[in-house]
Amino acid sequence: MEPTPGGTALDRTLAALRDPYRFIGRAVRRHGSPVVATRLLLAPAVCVTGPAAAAEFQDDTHFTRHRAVPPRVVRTLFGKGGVQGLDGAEHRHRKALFVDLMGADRVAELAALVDRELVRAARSWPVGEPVVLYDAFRAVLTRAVCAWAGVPLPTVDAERRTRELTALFDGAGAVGPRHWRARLARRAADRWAADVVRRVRAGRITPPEDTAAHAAAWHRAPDGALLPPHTAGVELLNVLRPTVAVAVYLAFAAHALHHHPRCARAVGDEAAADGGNGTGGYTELFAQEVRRHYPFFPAVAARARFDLLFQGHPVKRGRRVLLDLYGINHDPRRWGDPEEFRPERFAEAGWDLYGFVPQGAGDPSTGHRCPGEPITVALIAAVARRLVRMRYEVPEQDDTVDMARLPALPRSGCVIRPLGPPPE
Ligand code: HEM
Repeated sequence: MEPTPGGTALDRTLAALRDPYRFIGRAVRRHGSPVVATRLLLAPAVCVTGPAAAAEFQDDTHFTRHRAVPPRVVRTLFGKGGVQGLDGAEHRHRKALFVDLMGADRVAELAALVDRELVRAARSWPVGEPVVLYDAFRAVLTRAVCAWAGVPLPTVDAERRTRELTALFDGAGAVGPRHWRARLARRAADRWAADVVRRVRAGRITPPEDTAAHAAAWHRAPDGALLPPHTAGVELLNVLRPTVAVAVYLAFAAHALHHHPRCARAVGDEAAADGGNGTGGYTELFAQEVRRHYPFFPAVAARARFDLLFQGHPVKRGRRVLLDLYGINHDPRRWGDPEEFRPERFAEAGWDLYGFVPQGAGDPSTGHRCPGEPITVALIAAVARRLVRMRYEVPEQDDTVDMARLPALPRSGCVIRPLGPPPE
């Protein structure tokens, strides 16, 4: 047994807040070990990186998700009682609710809805006036995902719901007013979603069977009982919120198309060849590279169930362990020239469940990996195909990526100036 390198005397929370995406990578390099002890939020923690660590981290006989993330994340991003905090058989049973929503036809329907909403929004943009794409994408995604999920969204409520769903992911990792807005948004969103669940159960709204509103409202726990309305609402929000969060990747996709004209030409050639409606091909490689290259979630957390050895290093019972998602996607041993944006790398090497982890590691149907990857890839690809067919110019702006922000974003939000209406 090797002692775990690192130290637990000094709290490193400020260093982690200053550089949340590279904090673990730095610690690991400093100590020359993929497992490093540290201290965060005044408590000892262990940071781990690499595909082997990702595989070990998924073992739910060794690690629990119960109380794994700080309460401030539960009170904003996750909500109380959701799938993220469950373990074992109970987790797999609840997880099926999400995995069952991701059929290829349904994912394609959502991508088509997003494309339609984007075209509709773009028709209202005055020619020559600046448009912040990140803001436009959030509104488009809110309208599209509510329609897709069977959640009524009266036009008068669209702006408020966009703001609330955004605040849940945008303010979870923030400090100060942005975080407090997220807490208020969680309360409002929980009330809204629980009300949708009650209305579905009372027959006042009748979403089709293959929608998230139907699935959440009628999901039964292993004992056969319906979920309490609040919990079912949290799970409904577990579909709405992260779909709106795809706006972050869409802003990064616009950023990549602007900074890599070669990629924009390849996406454009493919869209011209198939009328913009195809799937797979180069644009999908582009979407995967957006998810690998750009930051979103720095890490995921679990707690050790008992005193154990992790990669040969001792980890105490109850200790919080953080798996370095960003670092694994940028590991030079796995990804040559990791800082280069190069979609072709996915055609050369493919990807695996533990070496490519933008949305968690492992198998999504048995572990905690995100069930929404098919949606995320499809939406990035659909919007990239639409953007390359739109006529706009990109004005002077600071679109450098703010790596101290959670989630990271281009500082300008990606501003364009439309030069004419979008093509059909
Ligand atoms: C912006 C794109 C997205 C990112 C970056 C993202 C990232 C993540 C990450 C890092 C996790 C945690 C994995 C873990 O704990 O090991 C996760 C879990 C989850 N995601 Fe996503 N996600 C995205 C989109 C989506 C979408 C579109 C949906 C659904 C429509 C979704 C639904 C969920 C759910 C329900 C979980 C909890 C899974 C569980 O605990 O078993 N996500 N996501």
